[in-house]
Amino acid sequence: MRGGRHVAAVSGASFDLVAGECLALVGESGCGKSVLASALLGLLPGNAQTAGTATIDGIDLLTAGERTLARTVRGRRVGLVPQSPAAHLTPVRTVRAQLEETLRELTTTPRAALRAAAVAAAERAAFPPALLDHYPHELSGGQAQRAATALALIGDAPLLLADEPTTGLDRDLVDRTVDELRRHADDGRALLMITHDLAAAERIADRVAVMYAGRIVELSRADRFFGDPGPRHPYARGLLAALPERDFTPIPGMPPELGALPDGCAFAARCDRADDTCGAVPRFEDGVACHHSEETVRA
Ligand SMILES: Nc1ncnc2c1ncn2[C@@H]1O[C@H](COP(=O)(O)OP(=O)(O)OP(=O)(O)O)[C@@H](O)[C@H]1O
Ligand code: NI
Repeated sequence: MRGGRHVAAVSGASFDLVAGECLALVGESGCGKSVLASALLGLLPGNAQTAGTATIDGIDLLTAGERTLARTVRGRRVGLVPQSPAAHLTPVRTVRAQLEETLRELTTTPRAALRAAAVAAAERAAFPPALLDHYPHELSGGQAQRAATALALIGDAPLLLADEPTTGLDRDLVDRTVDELRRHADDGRALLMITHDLAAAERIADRVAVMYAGRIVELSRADRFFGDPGPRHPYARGLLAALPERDFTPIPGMPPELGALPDGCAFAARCDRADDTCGAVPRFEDGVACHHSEETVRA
């Protein structure tokens, strides 16, 4: 940033994803979810610095050159449902033109079959066929979202990053979209789904990663996270307790500025379990980064 300032947008994220699996990445606005997704696609701003590794098919996504990323990664190995479809769709071309172009680039669909394939691709994401000849600015937010999802599904990439793919959709459309994304995983591909919608996460995910202030602080099996014994990190417990259908009790306070993270545990200031030990950053161990996490239930 200007003045030599740094923002630690993502400072600790370690996870794997296997074919056929869906990992839901959740956490408060601004915690670093989209930056993580952008890093995996080589789409960070030019002044961003990365460290570590992120491997798919032997390619390190964090160090791969632009040519490799453009020719073999984006759309082909790693698909993206962008968080802001309005900013990603080409404004001067209709949805149909963009679907057909993507089909031409990423599939072997014969020319004569492109039109029908574009309609089928739209239907897969519940995009209304009647709107295919609309330009992006002629779509509602939820319609643009579905157009972006349709485009992202075309390449059948082994890893799909879906960044808030259900924003602006009504519940039945949320469920349809989530089920379509789940099918993508069930076909033997991996899905990283970023979402604020914990109900959608519960519906789709095999595992849940919880991010707070740029770090993954918990990584759990979804059935244990949403069911018994529940989350283990106090922040994750707070996220669930905030749901209207649970306690409807928000977590007090606000997340810290990522440009000025406190020493020690970033959640301590909001945590009712915090004590002196929280002055040291908790290591991520056994699926959780907390000095006072809930015990794992032993078999
Ligand atoms: N280009 C940028 N320059 C500087 N800081 C940035 C930039 N992009 C993102 N950030 C900062 O990085 C942090 C993480 O942003 P990110 O978009 O990943 O959040 P998010 O978890 O996806 O939030 P949301 O749920 O609102 O989409 C934010 O604090 C943001 O201010
Ligand atoms: Ni985001």
